[in-house]
Amino acid sequence: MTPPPPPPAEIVYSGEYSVNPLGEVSFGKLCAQLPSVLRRIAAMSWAMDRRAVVLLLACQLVTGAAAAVLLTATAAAMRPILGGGAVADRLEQALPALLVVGTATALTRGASSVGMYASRRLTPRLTTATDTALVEAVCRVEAAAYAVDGFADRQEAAEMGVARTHVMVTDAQRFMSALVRMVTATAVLSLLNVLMLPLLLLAVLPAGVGAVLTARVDYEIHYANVADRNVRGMMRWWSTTPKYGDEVRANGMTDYLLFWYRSLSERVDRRTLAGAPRTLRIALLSSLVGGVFLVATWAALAWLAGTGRVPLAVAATAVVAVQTTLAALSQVIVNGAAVFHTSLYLSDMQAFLDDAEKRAPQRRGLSVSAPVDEIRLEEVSYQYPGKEKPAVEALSLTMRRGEILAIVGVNGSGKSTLTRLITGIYLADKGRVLWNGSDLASVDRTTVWRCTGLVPQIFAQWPLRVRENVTLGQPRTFDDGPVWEAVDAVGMRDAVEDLSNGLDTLLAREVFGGAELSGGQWQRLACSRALYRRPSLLILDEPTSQMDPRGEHQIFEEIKAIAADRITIVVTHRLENTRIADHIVVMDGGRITEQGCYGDLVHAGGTFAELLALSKDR
Ligand SMILES: Nc1ncnc2c1ncn2[C@@H]1O[C@H](COP(=O)(O)OP(=O)(O)OP(=O)(O)O)[C@@H](O)[C@H]1O
Repeated sequence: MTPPPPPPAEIVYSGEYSVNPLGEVSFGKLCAQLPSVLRRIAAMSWAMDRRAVVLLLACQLVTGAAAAVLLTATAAAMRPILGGGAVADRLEQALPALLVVGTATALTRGASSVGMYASRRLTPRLTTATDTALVEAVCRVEAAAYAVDGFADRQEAAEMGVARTHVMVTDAQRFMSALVRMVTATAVLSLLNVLMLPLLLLAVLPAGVGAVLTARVDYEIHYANVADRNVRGMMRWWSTTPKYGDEVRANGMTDYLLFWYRSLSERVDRRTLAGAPRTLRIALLSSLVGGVFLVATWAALAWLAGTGRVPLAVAATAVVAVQTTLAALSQVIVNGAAVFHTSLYLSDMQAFLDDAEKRAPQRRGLSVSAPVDEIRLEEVSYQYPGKEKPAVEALSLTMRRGEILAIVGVNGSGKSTLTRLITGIYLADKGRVLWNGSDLASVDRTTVWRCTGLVPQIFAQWPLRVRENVTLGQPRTFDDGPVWEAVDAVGMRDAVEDLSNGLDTLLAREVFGGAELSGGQWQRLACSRALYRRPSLLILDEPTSQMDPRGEHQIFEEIKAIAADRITIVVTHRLENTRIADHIVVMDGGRITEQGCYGDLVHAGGTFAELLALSKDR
């Protein structure tokens, strides 16, 4: 029997993202945040739909006023009903007050329905706004943030804030309307008898404390599960996407992946279940304490009525007032706890957005524009967060317009990192990258990227139409002429014309009617995307690794043909392809160890010559 596979690794955090906000801030402080959370919800809602907010507020006012009228009218109706005389007379006397009771009830119901409508108008747009803000924040951070441990997990935690936005308005609205009802009911009740109030408060307070404590437990569990949920979500996509279906099936990975997925889910469940006894204890204790005070409240009312301290009619109204206040108080507590609960996730979302804002580019001031005549690197170093050695170290290099530069070197020698530094995707830790003499550290990055075209080693296969797969990033024309030009340049015309809808064919097999390309065809399309941009700096990182010799030949011919107008950089392990380069640099351990033209390096007896010999010795 095969031994069971090892379970997924448990992720233990350390560093700046390892602190649970609940562990850091006191309970009182978090409760004190409630008004600011409500204010934030109100401000977001106001910016979104003023009419809906006004409608919501009007409904709260109507609810409050109706609750006060309801209780006072009930008291007015009780007096004749519980007084002396014939039943018909007593009812007749009570009729006006009863009509008011009916009207107030109808108003309350009406206001609640309209309030619901207003919150339904707000919620979807608020959710979309926060969701979009999150996606935008992630898209806009400096690329280096992705390499920071825990950044993706914080993003996962922030997603929960977006999800909670869905209930945020409803929670806040219910809380506010319960608050209004409670205040009015309390006022009426204290008019009837002051003694009842503290007793009532004591009766519902334990439920409130219980609800908040439960919210804390839920949040703690949620917090502990963030990393596993993040990994599980990732693995879910990797295991089920048809893109990797061949690898998963033919390598017999399915069982292990399912085991893995189940193990992660069980781990999440175990943490959640471990919280259940705690929440049960909280619920039982708060019910017990609350129950004791509730009994005391009713006993006090009975005692007041029994001893004649309050007239029977007033006592009857007090019963209604107590019920109303109790219900409103419970609602305040329950919805207050819900707002508190939501605020924890919203805080995570806000913290992430603030962090992303800090990680957004600070490079402003200068701009660069085509043509780019020279790119110069001066003693440039870059070290990934958490790594012990720099990926690129003290590297100097100059590239001029019209030149083709080839970068070669063993795996992990820093070639891709160097291309990221040249394009300004990463900023150098030390040294300078100068475009036409301007330091990228102070150049608006969008102006840089307007001049670049990059085919990365791992390129995207966009689930878009063929046309967008070529023009994405620079949809500069409605004319298909330049698109076909870029398609022709990579020899894809026949393949595109064979598709059911030509340039309009959707390249996503997962979507109804979508088509799929071969690996090499996808790579040709990625090349055409970069060529379509006609960039001042063209970088191709292993651009032909999946192509047949004809495709590879065509791409390199095209690179040569258009080289005069731009700086071209080719990263490749197929050293024969470096013949087209004017200059070749060989990298090792983040440094340039050899450089020169093809002819020189072949006879230099260094790494280049060794790697070339090895590639021929097969
Ligand atoms: N996003 C990243 N986060 C942390 N370390 C990274 C990251 N990308 C690369 N590295 C590390 O930086 C070093 C250089 O990597 P780089 O991708 O630049 O090498 P390369 O020469 O392009 O390799 P290959 O030939 O395999 O493509 C490696 O040690 C790698 O582990």
